[in-house]
Amino acid sequence: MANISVVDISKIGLDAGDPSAEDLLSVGRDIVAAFRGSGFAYLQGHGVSQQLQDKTFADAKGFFQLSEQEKLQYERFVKTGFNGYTPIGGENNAYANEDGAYLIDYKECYDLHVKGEDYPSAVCPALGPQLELFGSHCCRLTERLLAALDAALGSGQLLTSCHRRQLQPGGCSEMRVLYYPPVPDGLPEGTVRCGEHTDYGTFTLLFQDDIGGLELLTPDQKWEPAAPVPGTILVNIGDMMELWTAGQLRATKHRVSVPAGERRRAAARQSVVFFVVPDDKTIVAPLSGDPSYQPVDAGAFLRKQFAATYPKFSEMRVK
Ligand SMILES: O=C(O)CCC(=O)C(=O)O
Ligand SMILES: [Fe+2]
Repeated sequence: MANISVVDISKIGLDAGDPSAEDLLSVGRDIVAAFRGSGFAYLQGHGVSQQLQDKTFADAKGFFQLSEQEKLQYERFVKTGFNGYTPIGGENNAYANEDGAYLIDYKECYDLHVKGEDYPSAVCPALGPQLELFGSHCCRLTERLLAALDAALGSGQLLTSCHRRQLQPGGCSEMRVLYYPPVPDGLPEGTVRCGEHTDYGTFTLLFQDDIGGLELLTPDQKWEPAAPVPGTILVNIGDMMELWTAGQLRATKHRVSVPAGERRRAAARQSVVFFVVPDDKTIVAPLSGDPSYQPVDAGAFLRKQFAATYPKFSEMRVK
């Protein structure tokens, strides 16, 4: 089991009133301390209700259990724009096995990036509105987490202000529901559910079911499980936060492997991910002013990563 700290954020969680500056600072310091260890933290006392999570998982499952033909009517970057369905093999974190064979991620997902567009209303009316609702809770929590990080990192309101458009009331940074189908025999050696990668944005909120398989790469290059801890959200640093902190907080590599054992391979896995990404055109550079890092345009970086992992992104027909 990876060494990931549990941080109690109830003083700034959604069940707390408006957090005081003192609470933001103390919780922010705890989160930063946890991030320094592993780049990950389990957040307890977040206030995103279990009922809301369960309904979101159930609605997502309802969508993924539709026929491939129904889901492909909403294929992301092909039939739709930034919102939509990605089938198995549609997004891959480029990696190869020992024979040099290129492997695909054995996963499906549905993304909601732009509110109100291209929802799969004809085949799964519940999904779009439910993701909007879930996203709005994640946005409110994210606002508090950004304020806490601003306080702990001494960055004034810089982080908060770089996410303003993403976090407008009811807005969605990038909600993604993932479905990892049962793993059949006969896939190429080394196939995993989600290949190793870092996340591209500021940080990521991850809700996972109890199947397991998520692993992170430790500083001594070992893969260790980031097992689900009931009642918590797992949060991890993305590439933009690593740059803002000049590498003091690391975007840790992670992947979703196929758990050993027949029963686990036969079980589908679900997760819900909320990628917090800076507003488009944000120029990210170390808060400390460290000149040894090149500033990066966060939106351009995101598109570059999409182009590298999504074969269909570069030929996007729907703009
Ligand atoms: O499904 C998971 O547990 C992790 C997924 C992930 O890392 C991602 O979508 O970036
Ligand atoms: Fe990830």
